[in-house]
Amino acid sequence: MVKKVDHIGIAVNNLEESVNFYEDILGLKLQGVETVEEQKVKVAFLPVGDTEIELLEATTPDSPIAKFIENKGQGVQHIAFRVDDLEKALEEMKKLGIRLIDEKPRYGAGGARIAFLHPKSTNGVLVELCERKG
Ligand SMILES: C[C@@H](C(=O)O)C(=O)SCCNC(=O)CCNC(=O)[C@H](O)C(C)(C)COP(=O)(O)OP(=O)(O)OC[C@H]1O[C@@H](n2cnc3c(N)ncnc32)[C@H](O)[C@@H]1OP(=O)(O)O
Ligand SMILES: [Co+2]
Repeated sequence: MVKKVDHIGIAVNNLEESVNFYEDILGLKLQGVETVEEQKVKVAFLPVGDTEIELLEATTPDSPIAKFIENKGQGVQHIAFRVDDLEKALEEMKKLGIRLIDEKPRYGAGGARIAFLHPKSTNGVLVELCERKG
C-alpha cells in the first residue's frame, strides 16, 4: 500500500535560518515555500533523492508545530508515506485498529491530500499518509 517515503517533516523555529544548513552544508536546493493555513504552518521543501525534507515553522501559537517545539524542541516531527488511494488506506488503518487523527483527507502543501495517524498507535511516530499526483 505504501509507495515511498514522501517526505520527512522537521519542526524548526525559523525557516529562513534552518534552510541554510540544508542548502549551504548539505547542498540541497530549496524548491519552494508555502503556507498551509489549515495546519497552521509555513513549509519549505527541499527534494533529496526521490523524497523530500519538509521544514515546518508555526504560523500561530496554537500550531501543532509550536506545541511540538515547546514540548520536545526542534526536530523530526513526522514521517509521510505516499499512498495511491488515501480513503482506502484510512479505511484499512481504521479496520486494523489504528487511531486516526484525520478520518477524512485534508489538504497539505503542493495540493497533496493528507491525513495523520496518532503516534500512540504507531510506536511513537506521527505518521502522515499522503496522496498526490505525479
Ligand atoms: C503541511 C502538511 C504537509 O505535509 O503537506 C504537514 O505536514 S502539516 C504538519 C503539522 N500538522 C500536524 O502535526 C497535524 C497532526 N498533529 C496533531 O494532530 C497533533 O500534533 C498530535 C499528534 C495529535 C499531538 O497533539 P496533542 O495536543 O495531543 O499533543 P500532546 O503534546 O498533548 O501529545 C500527546 C502525546 O503524543 C506525543 N506526541 C505529540 N506530538 C508528537 C509527534 N510529533 N511525534 C511523536 N509523538 C508525539 C506526546 O509526546 C504525548 O505523548 P505522552 O502522552 O506519552 O507524553
Ligand atoms: Co508533512
